[in-house]
Amino acid sequence: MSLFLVNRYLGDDEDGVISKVSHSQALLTKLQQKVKQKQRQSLAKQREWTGEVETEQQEVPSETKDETRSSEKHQQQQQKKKRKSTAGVLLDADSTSSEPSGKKKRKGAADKKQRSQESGQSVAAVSPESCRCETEQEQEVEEPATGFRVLGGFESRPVHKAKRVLPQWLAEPDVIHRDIKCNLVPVSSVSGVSAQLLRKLEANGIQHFFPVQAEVIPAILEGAQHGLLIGRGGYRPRDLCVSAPTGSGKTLAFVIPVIQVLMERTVCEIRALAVLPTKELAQQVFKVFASYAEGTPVKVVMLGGQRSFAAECASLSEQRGSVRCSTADIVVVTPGRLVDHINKNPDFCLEHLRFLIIDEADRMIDSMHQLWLSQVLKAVYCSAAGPEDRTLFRRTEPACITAASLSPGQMPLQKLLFSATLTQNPEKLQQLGLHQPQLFSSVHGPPSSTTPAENTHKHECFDFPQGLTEFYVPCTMNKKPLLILHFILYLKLRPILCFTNSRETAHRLYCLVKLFGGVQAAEFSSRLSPGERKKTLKDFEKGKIQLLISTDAAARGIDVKDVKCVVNYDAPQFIRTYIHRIGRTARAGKPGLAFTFLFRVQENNFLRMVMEAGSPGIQKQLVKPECLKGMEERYEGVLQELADVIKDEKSRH
Ligand SMILES: Nc1ncnc2c1ncn2[C@@H]1O[C@H](COP(=O)(O)OP(=O)(O)OP(=O)(O)O)[C@@H](O)[C@H]1O
Repeated sequence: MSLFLVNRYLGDDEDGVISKVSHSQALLTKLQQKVKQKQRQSLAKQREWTGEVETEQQEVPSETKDETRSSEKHQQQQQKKKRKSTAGVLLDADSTSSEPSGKKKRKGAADKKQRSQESGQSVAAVSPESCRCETEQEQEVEEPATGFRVLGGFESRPVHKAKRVLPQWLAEPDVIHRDIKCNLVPVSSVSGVSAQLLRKLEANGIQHFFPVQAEVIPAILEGAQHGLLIGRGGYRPRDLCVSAPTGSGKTLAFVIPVIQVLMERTVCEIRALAVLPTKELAQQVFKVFASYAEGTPVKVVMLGGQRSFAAECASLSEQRGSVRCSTADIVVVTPGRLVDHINKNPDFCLEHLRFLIIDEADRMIDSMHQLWLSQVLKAVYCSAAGPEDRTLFRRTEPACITAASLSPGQMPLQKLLFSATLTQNPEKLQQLGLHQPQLFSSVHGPPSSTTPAENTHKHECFDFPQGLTEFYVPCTMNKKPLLILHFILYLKLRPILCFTNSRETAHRLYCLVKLFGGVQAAEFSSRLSPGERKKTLKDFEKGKIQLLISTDAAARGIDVKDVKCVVNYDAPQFIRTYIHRIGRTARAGKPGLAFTFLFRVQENNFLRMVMEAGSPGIQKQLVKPECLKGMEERYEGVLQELADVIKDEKSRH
């Protein structure tokens, strides 16, 4: 349907009362008269010049006759057509026509051709009928002879939803088996791992590699099979992204091959950098690196801010004669401390960096606003624009391979990304500037899809640990603290790692449980100093603490063996938070339980979020009111005491 009509100015002599038909008729006749007059004038001039007056005089009448005849005929046709549908031109062209659009186009084109042939009468030849056959674009341009310009009126077509199409490397990953126990690979069957490391693995009780390790270790070793320099033909190793469930052994998947590659120590420089979001995680990864590097020439240093900046600088290099040498091959660091060293420590050199390991990569991408990555890359490639005397060892960022780019020996920088909830958002991953990335993933898409390529649904899907059983517990605000006491005192689910959404809630709950008694509890949040946090985690690991009440500070990456049960005292807001929290149990293929306390109003949204993320299923766990009855009296008393304790604390601060 046309939405607007624009009335055109037809001349001073036009009268508003004249109908649309007579308007166009009058205009047509006037134009035809003008055309004839012009033709006559030009013929007369020709005769004057050539003197062929006689011949022309005979020809002119016949031509004029034809012209007049054709003009009359045309006028009749025009009038007929316009009488038929003066208003028709104002209707939607497509709503009146039942012809398929292809046919319409052809017809429209034919009309157009015909009109161009009839150049003399081209103005009059534009009929409403021909207008109807135009395509959308033509309709916008054409003006029917009615004097009205038709706006809009284009064909309405169903608009198809844009489908999310992932790049091939994301859509078709190298699949990692989900079931750890059924897919163990003997450590000796993975080629490229030295006897020294194999002995260390055995000493640490590891006889088999987990699926993620069996896939990723050979891939990293293969990328370094030409030594530390770029291989023949300009071959640069691909950057690797690894998405595998919590507790599936991702740490060893990078620790073993990185130590293996750097073992043949040829330079005293930092050649691997492992970046982790928190001090606790950096400490944990440092421990694993240090334990496997012990006895090899590879030195590992941790920069997490536990020591003073000067002490950290001193641990990175030493004076040998007149030369200052790096004492670190592998540096494990948090982003903040890394930027400090790049900017403030002149001996912190990354020009020889071979591996950049980004653990908890999705979290690290989110912290990219700190610009730590661009600072690292600048420090790595600064020699590319450096002085001429560095031509023997020149580094260039990945680009087109040319003869010139291949001539000097180069050490590539390979990025290794690890996460249990690696984003599949190409825009986010793009920020990392990955070079021909390769994805290893255990995510098997939503239930409806059969191949990873079909995994183009709008919700991101993650993999859950095989041994995990998920429950939700309907509850009310008043009963929540009683429930956690019931879990630990009567169900004997110990040790429990309990998560709250704020450090205030964690503290109150900790105080309440402490006042109630009967259980060794501790809190873990930013209320504690780094030293206190470290001690608390150690005590929890040793079994001295049965209930650890924590904020999300302990949600990611923390590996405490034998946590039997995770309780979400406060339901997490985001699916990634949920996956990392519950991933503190059911690690390394072991069984584990996860309970989430939900208010009635939270149930639908939470359950939908969990199922859309690919959870194998979450069961309802009802706790009968009579189970809590025995604790209620004491609980009421404790609440009074808690109010006093909190009041006292507030007055002291
Ligand atoms: N091959 C193996 N055999 C036995 N135990 C292993 C093996 N590999 C790793 N583990 C153990 O499995 C546990 C989980 O490993 P790790 O911390 O590397 O998991 P992760 O995948 O990094 O988990 P998250 O995503 O939560 O950080 C650790 O206690 C580790 O010692």
